[in-house]
This record gives sequence, structure tokens and C-alpha cells, in this order.
Amino acid sequence: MQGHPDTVEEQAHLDEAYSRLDALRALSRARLASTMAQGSSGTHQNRSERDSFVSMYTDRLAALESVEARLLFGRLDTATGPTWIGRIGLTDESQKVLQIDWRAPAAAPFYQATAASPQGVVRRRHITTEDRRVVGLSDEVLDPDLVDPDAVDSGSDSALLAALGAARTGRMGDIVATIQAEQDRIIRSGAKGALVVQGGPGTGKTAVALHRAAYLLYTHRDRLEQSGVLVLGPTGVFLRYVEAVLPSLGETGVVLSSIAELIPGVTPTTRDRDHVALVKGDSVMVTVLANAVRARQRVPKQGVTMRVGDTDVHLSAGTIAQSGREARRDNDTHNGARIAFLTHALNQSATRLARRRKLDPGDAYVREDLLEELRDTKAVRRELNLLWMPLTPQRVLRDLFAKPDVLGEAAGGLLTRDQQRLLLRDADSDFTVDDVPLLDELAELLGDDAVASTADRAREAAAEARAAAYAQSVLDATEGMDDGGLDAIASMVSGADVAARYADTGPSLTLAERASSDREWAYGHVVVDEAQELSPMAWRAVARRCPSRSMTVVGDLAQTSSGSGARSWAEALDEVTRGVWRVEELTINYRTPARIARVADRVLAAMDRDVTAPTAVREGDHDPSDRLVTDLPAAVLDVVRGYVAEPGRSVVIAPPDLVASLLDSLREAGIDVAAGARGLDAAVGVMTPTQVKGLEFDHVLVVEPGVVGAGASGLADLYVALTRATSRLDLVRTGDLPPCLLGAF
Ligand SMILES: Nc1ncnc2c1ncn2[C@@H]1O[C@H](COP(=O)(O)OP(=O)(O)OP(=O)(O)O)[C@@H](O)[C@H]1O
Repeated sequence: MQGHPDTVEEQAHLDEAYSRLDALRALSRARLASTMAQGSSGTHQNRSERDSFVSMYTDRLAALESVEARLLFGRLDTATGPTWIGRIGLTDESQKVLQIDWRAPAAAPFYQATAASPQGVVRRRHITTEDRRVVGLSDEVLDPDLVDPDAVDSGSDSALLAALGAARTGRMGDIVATIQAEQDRIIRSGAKGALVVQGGPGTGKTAVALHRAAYLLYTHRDRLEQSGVLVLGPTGVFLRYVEAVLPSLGETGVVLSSIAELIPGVTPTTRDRDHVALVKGDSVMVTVLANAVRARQRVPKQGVTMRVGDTDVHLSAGTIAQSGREARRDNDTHNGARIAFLTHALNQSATRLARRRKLDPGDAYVREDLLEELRDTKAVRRELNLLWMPLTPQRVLRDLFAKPDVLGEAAGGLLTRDQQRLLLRDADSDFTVDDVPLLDELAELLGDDAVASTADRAREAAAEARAAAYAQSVLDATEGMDDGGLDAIASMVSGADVAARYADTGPSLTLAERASSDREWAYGHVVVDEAQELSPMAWRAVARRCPSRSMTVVGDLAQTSSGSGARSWAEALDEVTRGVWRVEELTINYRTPARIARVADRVLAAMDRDVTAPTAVREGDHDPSDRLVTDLPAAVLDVVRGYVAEPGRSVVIAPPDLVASLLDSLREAGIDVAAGARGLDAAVGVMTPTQVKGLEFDHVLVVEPGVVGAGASGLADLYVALTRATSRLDLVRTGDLPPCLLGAF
């Protein structure tokens, strides 16, 4: 690179871009600090305007801070001159364009132009930078008539291969400099309806989905800034793995969640066993739950008799049922209909009481007196309440799964006795991840009275957290500024001051905070990753959060391991999207070298699923290995020692019951090792096949592949495990290989 004739020119341009970035940051900091310094006086409207400005400047500053690394990465030369391409668009003070945002229409040829279809581009240049220095330029000539072929470097392929060959950090990075044409088409595809991105492991589905979210936010800023974007991932580990990608693209307002976290105030951590999850995920549960709620609108056969003063008032089963019908006629939900039911039942009681006391039930004064007496009578309140209790989703689900007779009544004819037995558990059992879609369904049936209070609490907690975060961010932001005046302001404003300021009006929550603490939030776009795992009940919960059905659904039908997951996209999506969905396929595997992919492909073939194996873009340097051993921990340690001697991240993927012992033995040997999400930050992670879904590592050791491949999810788990490596794959076992891998090594 040293010798590239344009290095000095590119460095000068890069310097200009960074100095503009610095100036914009300083401006935002100054505005933030002076808005903060305005204090808490003024009208409510003034304060809330100030809060909005603070929120805006804070977000703007965060966005400007997050694009520091590789601010600029490309250049297009056309007949009219050069255009530089970067993470965000920048103009200088005289409005001269320094660089355009990668999402702008004018940047599309950077990703899409080819020699066969140059789109007016004569040269495409990839600019590699480190710490604000140009360290590499690689050019691709698309119109040989106009550019001297001798000046040509190796082009986009070299930039892509350099990105793919780099050691991993334990966190997913953005691919903005090297998005490939087939990926770019998906990223820029229209927002309408559901777009399914089907592709094998390592084809960039997650990367594409996140870049598409950033693209849609840029292109439909007005709409999506009001409604928000939700990214749903399979596990907390996965969300941590991808959490930095959108901020690095300048987008900080997206909500990341797993299905487990969809309901504010409910935080399950465990999953059900597969055959239990299968029953819970089936759409038959819609009717079971509706029956369970309906059963709580009680109609005792003998009616109810209530003592009012010296008179017995009897409501027959027929009258109670009629009150129920009246209540349901105008109200969709159980809690919503409750008042109507009570009103009707009280009126009926008043009529009967009048008759028993030989009074005129049609006389308005008499009636009012009797209604008051009824309301004041404890027995009446108790009996009528028992007929139609206010309910929470948690309460209904607990009772349903703890009481065989309650379950039998709701599920009779819908679930077999064996299926019902699978659902039964103690009343004090914790909720599981697989309960979340059921709780969500119940919240819809019950109405949000009860859930709302949970959401309010969550909202309040978020508000407090935000006040504190503001305090910190403002202080951080103003720290170290050249302008002495601003320093003075910063030192005058303590964290407590700022928090107090926001407490008086209630802080203006960011959209992401408001959205994630509101179960009923309607997002403008939803990205669903590892979508093949979602059950029909989970899809209903997703659809509720996305009334427009503008969704990006990414997954791989070959990796479905959950029993209630998708075997075909039509089966999963026809109903949820009301038939408005389309599929795009990704076919190139950017992660796994061909030597490793050939092993994984055998497992794919044995699964006999209707998908094509992707084509690996690199051959790789290391042949995968397989060792049959007697001392498993010693063999694992041996392989892992080899991994840690090289750069990059490693993982040991093992059946769940081996994780703890392997973790211990590696730790005892002095290896920097951790399990689960913490494994992302250690040199070596020890994880189960479920936990590594969607992740990647430089070095991957699969322990007891025969056991992994024989689990409830069958070969899908093994396929996932074998497709995580960017560099090395090794197998260590004491038992047999699965038959499809015989002769693979
Ligand atoms: N155009 C690209 N430029 C650079 N790296 C890329 C590109 N496309 C994909 N990659 C890299 O390939 C790897 C795999 O991408 P990603 O995790 O998005 O694949 P996936 O299809 O979601 O895989 P899985 O199905 O296993 O979850 C990532 O490291 C990603 O950064």
C-alpha cells in the first residue's frame, strides 16, 4: 500500500472528514451543555421542550461518537468526479459534500456496480483506515477505457477477504465497507410486507438484517422514528453478540429483545423440555387459553343467593349467563367487560330485591337506594366478584397448569391426556420462556388492566434509569472540552442535579425506552432473527407488535431445532402476514471455510431438508480434525491450549450436562474461560448448541458430536455446532461419530 500514489490525497480527505466530525461533536456538546444549564424554571411547556432538546442533542452526540472507527471507507469515481462514502453523510461549512451516507441512493453503486453493469462508475476504491490513518487502498476498475489498468489493485475481493480473515473479537461487527451485491439488494428492498431472508449458516443473514434495519431507519426516518424498530433474537447471548452493530452504524434507538423479554415485568430464564415446548407452542393453545378465561366467568348451576339486610336475593344461572352475554357484547376483553357484567348483575339484583320487598323496581329513587344498599353489602360484593374476578395473565396461567381439573376443562377435546400431563406443574413454578407467548395471548384476552400496572412500574424504573444516565452522559460529554465556559458548566452540574431536574417533569424517555416498557407498543418494523425457531404461538406475539406486518424475517430451515419451529416459511408465515411475504435467498457462506463446510454439508444432506448448502467463499488453512479419546477433559484441554496460543476467540460446544465439568477443568488449568454470555468476553467460551445459535468463533471444538447429534433436536444442533468456525474445527469424543460423519476426516 505504501506505494499507492493516492495515499496522500486520501489522507488529506480523511483528515477533513474527521475534523468536520470533531466540529459537529463539539457543537452538539455545546448545545447540550447550554440547554442543560437552563435549569428547571419556566412553564411546564418550556421544561418539556428543553427535555426534548436535551434528548435530541444527547442522541445526536451518541450517534456522532459511535461512527469514529472507519468513518470513511469508500470512493466512487464517475465521469463527474469522485464521491466518498462513509458511515454517515458529512458536508463542510460551505455545504460541500465530504462524504455521503452508505444508505443514500447515490451510494448504491458502491455495492452493486459490476464490470458488466458499471452504473456509471469508472473506479471503485476501498479505503482501509485505522485510528484516523489511511492504511490501505484497493481499486477496482469498472470502465477500462477511462482508467489506466496499471493503477489497479486487487479490488473488492481483497477488502472482503481481509475482513473475513480477521480474528474475531467476540462481538459482531458491521460489514458496511464490504456488503456484497446479493446482500445489498436485500438491505435496500422495500419496507412493505414481510421479507424472508433464507440462507445457510454464515451467509450474512444477521448482518444483512441489521444493516437493513439501519437502511430502513435512514430511508423512512419520519415514520420509524415515531414507531420504532424491534430486533428479536433467539437468546440473551445472541443479543449481546450483535448489540454493537447498529450503534456503529449511527443508529442507537432500536429495541433489541428476545421472546423471553417481550412482556415487561416477566423475565423467565429457563426453557421447557422440548416436548412440553411443543405443546405450548401449538396454535391449539389459542382455544385452550380462551376456554380458560371463559371458565373464569363463572355461572354456577344453582345460581347465587345473597343476603341483603333481612332479604335473600337470588340470581339464577340463566340471569348470570345473560349478564355475561351483555357484558361481552360491548367489550372484547375479560377485565374490560367486568364492570359491564357487575352493572348488569347489580341491576338484576336490584329488581329482585325490590320485588321481594314489594317495592316498585321501576321507580328511579327506589332503584337508586336499593343499588346503593347492594353495593354496600359485603356478601353481594363478594359473590358478584367471585363470578367475574379481575385477572392477570400470570394468575390464569399458574392456575391452568397447576390444577388438573381446570386444565381438563379448558383443554378437553383439544389436548390429549398425555399432553395435559406434560403441562402440569406446581403453582409456584417459575415461568419459562415458552410461557411468554401464552402470557401475551392471555394479556390480549384479559385486557391490560393488570398488566398495565406492571408496565407502569417498568416505565417508572426506565425513567429513573434514564435520569441517571442523562446525568452521566451530560457530564461525560462536556468533560475535557476546550471551552473553559463549558467546563465550568459541567463542573457545576452534578449527576444528582440533573436527575432531580428530570424528576420534576418526568424525563422524556427515548422512544426505545417507551417502546420496550409497553407490551402493546406497535413497532413500525420488526426484524426476527433465527426465525425458524419461532412457534405458532410466538409468531402471534410478534405479529401483535407489528400491525403493519413490515418485517424482516431471517432464518435457515436447515437449522430448525425446536420441535415447534418452522419446517416451511409458508407454514410459519401465511397466517401471520396475511399472505404478504416474499423470500430472498443468500447463497454464499462468508464464515466457514470450505474445508469445514464440507463436513457440515454431510450433516445437512443427512437431515434431508429442502434447502441448498451455501457455497463457501474461502478454502481455509486448516483441515478439521476428529479424535477418539479415553480421557475427555485432558483431550479438550490439549486442543484448547492450541487455540489460545493463536489470536482470536474460541468456543467449546458441548452437550448441556458436560458444560459444568469442562468449565471447571479448563479453569483449573488456568485457561481464561467462561460459560454462556460471559463466554463472549473470555478467550474461550463453553456453550451448549442452543447458546451458539447465530454466533461465530475463530476456533471451535465440538465435544461428543454423537451426543450432540442425537439430542431431541436431532442433527440440527450438530449442524449449527459445525458451522460456527471461521478458522478451525475440531471434534473430540469418547463415543461414536454420527453415521453421516463416518469417513469425513
Ligand atoms: N459482505 C460481508 N463482508 C464482510 N463480512 C461478512 C459479509 N457478509 C457476511 N460477513 C460475515 O460473515 C459472518 C457470518 O454472518 P452472519 O452471522 O450474519 O451469518 P448468518 O447467515 O446469520 O449465520 P447463522 O445462520 O449461522 O446465524 C459474520 O462474521 C459476518 O460479519
